[in-house]
Amino acid sequence: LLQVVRFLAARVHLGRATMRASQKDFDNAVKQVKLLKEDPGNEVKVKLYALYKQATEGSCNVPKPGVFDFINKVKWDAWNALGSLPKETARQNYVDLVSSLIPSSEASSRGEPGTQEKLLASEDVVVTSEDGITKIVFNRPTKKNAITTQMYQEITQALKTASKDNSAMTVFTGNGDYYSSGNDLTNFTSTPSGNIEEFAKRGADILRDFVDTFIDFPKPLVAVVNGPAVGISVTTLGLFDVVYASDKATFHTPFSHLGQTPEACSSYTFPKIMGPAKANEMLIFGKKLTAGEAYAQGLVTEVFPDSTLQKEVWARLKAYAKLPPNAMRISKSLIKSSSEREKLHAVNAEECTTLQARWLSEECIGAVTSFMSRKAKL
Ligand SMILES: CCCCCCCCCCC/C=C/C(=O)SCCNC(=O)CCNC(=O)[C@H](O)C(C)(C)COP(=O)(O)OP(=O)(O)OC[C@H]1O[C@@H](n2cnc3c(N)ncnc32)[C@H](O)[C@@H]1OP(=O)(O)O
Repeated sequence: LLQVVRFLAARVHLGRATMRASQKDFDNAVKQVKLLKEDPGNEVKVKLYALYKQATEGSCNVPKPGVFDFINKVKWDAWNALGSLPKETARQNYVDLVSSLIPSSEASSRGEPGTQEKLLASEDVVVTSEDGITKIVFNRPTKKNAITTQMYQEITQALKTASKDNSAMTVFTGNGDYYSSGNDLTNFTSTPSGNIEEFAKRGADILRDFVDTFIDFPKPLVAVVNGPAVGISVTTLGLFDVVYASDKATFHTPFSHLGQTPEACSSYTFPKIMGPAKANEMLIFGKKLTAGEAYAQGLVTEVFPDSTLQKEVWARLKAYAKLPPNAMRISKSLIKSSSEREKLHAVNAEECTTLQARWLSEECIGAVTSFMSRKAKL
C-alpha cells in the first residue's frame, strides 16, 4: 500500500507539475468527496486522507500510532510516505484525485457542491409517502444496504418527521437482494486523525439517538424484510410492531465475531421475544436464523414466498393503513407502555456505552481490519 501511495503521489506530481490548484479548488474537492455516490474503496480513501493531511498540515508530524491501532496506523503510514512533498503539490494531487473519482456526467451537473448535498445524501435512504404509509427504504443495493453513519442520521430524522406526518404507519424495507447487511464497517475506518476515543463517543451518541427514535415512534412500525438481514438491521426488529419476511430472508447477529456486543435493546427484547435460550444462541454465538426459524421464535410475524411477498404484503398494509389512526396509536401505546419505554431507553444507554468501549478493543479493530482486507466474511 505504501508503495502504491508513493508511486501515485509521485506520478500525479510529475504529470501535473505545471498546474496549481487554488485553496478554493481544494475546499471544493473536500466537499465533493463527501458527495461521492460510489464508495471509492479503502485504498483511495487512505490516499485522500494522506494528501489532505499533507496539504493542510505539511509533512507527517505526529507520533506513529500503537501497534493495535490498525486503522490509524495505515493512515499514518500513508501520510508519512508522502515525505516532504510540498503542501501545494499535495493540494493539487488531492484535487486531481477527487476529479478522477467523479464521473464526467456528474461533474458537469454538480455545480456548487453545497447545493446538491441534501439530494445526494438522501439517495441511500429513500423516504416516500403514499396511501397512508411512509416508506423508508435502505437503498445501497451494491453494498447490500450497509448503513453508513450518515444513513443512521437520515433515518433518525426520517422517523422523527414520520412521527408527525399524516401517514398512519411507517414501513422499512430494502432495495435489492438484501434487507441490510447492518452497520457499514467502513464507518470505523473514517476516523479523523488522532482522537479515536472522541470518534467512538460520537458513534455511540449517533447510535443512541437512532435507537431512541425507534423506541419512541408512536405509530405502527412495520418491517418488510425482503432478504438477508445482518447486525443492527436484525436487532432493531425487536422494536418493530410487525415484521413480514421473505422466505429468502435470514437473520444474523454476528456480534462476537466482530468483537462487538448487542445493540438496539436486543439484549432485552430478544430474550423477551424468544426466551433466553434462543436469544443467547443468536446474540452470543451469532447463530443465523432462517425466516422459518425466526417466525418460530416470534421475531417474525409471517413469512411469505419471495415471489409473492411484495404483492401480498403491500395489499395488506394498504388496507391496515385505512384503519382509524388514533386507535392504532393508542393501542400501540398500551402495548408499549411508558414504563416499558423507560426500560428500553435505559437498556439502549447501557448497550451504547458498552459498544463505545468495544469499538476501541483489539478484538473489534482486528475484525474490522480483516473485513477491510477481505480476509474475512460472515
Ligand atoms: C466509531 C464508529 C461510528 C459508527 C457510527 C454508528 C455505528 C453504530 C453501530 C451499531 C452496531 C452495529 C452492528 C452491526 O450491524 S454488526 C454487522 C455488521 N455487518 C457485517 O459484518 C456484514 C459484513 N458483510 C459481509 O460479511 C458480506 O458482505 C455479506 C455476507 C453481507 C454479503 O456477502 P456477499 O459475498 O454476498 O457480497 P459482498 O461481500 O461482495 O458485498 C458486496 C459489497 O458490499 C459491501 N458490504 C457488504 N456489507 C457491508 C458492510 N456491512 N459494511 C461495508 N461494506 C459492506 C462489500 O464490501 C462489497 O463491496 P465491494 O463490492 O466494494 O467489494
